[in-house]
Amino acid sequence: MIPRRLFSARSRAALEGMGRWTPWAPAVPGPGRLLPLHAAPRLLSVGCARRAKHQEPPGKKLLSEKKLKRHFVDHRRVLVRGGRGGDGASCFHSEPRKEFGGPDGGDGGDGGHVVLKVDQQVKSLSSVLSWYQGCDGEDGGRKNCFGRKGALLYVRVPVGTLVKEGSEVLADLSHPGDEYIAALGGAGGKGNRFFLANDNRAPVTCTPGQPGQERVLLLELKTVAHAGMVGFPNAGKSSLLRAISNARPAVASYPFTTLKPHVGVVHYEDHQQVAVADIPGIVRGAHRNRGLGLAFLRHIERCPFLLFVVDLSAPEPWVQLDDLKAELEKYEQGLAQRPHAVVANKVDLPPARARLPELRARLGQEPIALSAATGENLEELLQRLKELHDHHVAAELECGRRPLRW
Ligand SMILES: Nc1nc2c(ncn2[C@@H]2O[C@H](COP(=O)(O)OP(=O)(O)OP(=O)(O)O)[C@@H](O)[C@H]2O)c(=O)[nH]1
Ligand SMILES: [Mg+2]
Repeated sequence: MIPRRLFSARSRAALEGMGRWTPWAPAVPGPGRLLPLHAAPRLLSVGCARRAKHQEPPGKKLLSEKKLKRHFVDHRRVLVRGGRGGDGASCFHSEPRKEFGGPDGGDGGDGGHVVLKVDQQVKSLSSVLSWYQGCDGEDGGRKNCFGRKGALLYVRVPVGTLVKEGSEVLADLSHPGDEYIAALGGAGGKGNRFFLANDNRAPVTCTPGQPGQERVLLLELKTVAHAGMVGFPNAGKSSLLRAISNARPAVASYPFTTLKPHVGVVHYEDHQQVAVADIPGIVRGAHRNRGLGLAFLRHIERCPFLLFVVDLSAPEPWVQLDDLKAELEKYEQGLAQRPHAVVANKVDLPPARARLPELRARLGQEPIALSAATGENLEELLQRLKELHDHHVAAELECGRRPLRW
């Protein structure tokens, strides 16, 4: 019996009803009776199974691109101040029958440093505050006790953070685990024990702790990936990234859907991983601040190779490519000359395929004609990506540098 006070009348009825529940047993046909095939019990409706297959896994609701942009910060001005050193103590040892035991003031502890540390879980500089104060060291004590040092204060930053002071680049934190001491803690003061000398047996001098270093730093995030995707708005860059990796940038039929860089990782059977960055679209005249300008091109500056994505359903796709290259050159000399592949997207649309021979002739190289929407010919792109990645790794090893690993 269910206690009356705990449940409302309605839920009691439901629970008591549960008491009469009997396990489901399939109807067993009697001897000589066969169940018709179409009457076999169906555990899950086909429609349900089909839907379940295409559903996103349950979890947190994805943020819209606009909201994501709000959380994405790629530069920050930050004031860092190291911890202050503890003061030295001035005191004298004294105990029964040893009245003048000499100076026994200990030194103060050093102030703690402020350290920038790369954390792969951090994706933008939005979590970095505008100022940081390191931990102070403890003052020295009696009986020659030294003060405790201030603890290190770690500031977590994303991979690819550039640390600048004015226009001078101080550090490039491009590998997970990289650290940079942004502000040194001040040295601890000396206690009067330190000043004990043959000609001065009872010094009273002690020094105060030093203030920590203070700096104004500029943090700049340059996304780190192997391949950077560049293309006009609506060329299908985000659709392509969704098709080849598990990144989920927003896709829509209006220009400038993507407002912040997304990085997707392509996994190969031999456990190689190639990171591909999708950035907002570029338009002709972006160097004159048209569209979203060229500022976000900093996110592909670090990419050793590029993917130019053109929309094959547009009237003259080869013009898109020339414009893209011109804009890249205006941003940084030689950027368009990096190893690259040309991807001709939307080959599934009727007029697109007819433009392919002309594009091929004008380019002087074979474009990868594919469709991000239908998945047609994606293997060729994956193959080409792998080739570009292998060349990059070989070149880096030859120069004695560590190739970028994702
Ligand atoms: N038919 C067809 N449509 C495509 C294909 N790839 C992308 N699209 C459509 O093109 C439109 C733009 O796609 P996006 O992936 O958002 O393009 P984008 O280059 O990322 O655009 P921005 O983020 O604005 O720079 C969407 O409506 C897509 O559905 C394709 O291969 N075939
Ligand atoms: Mg996009």
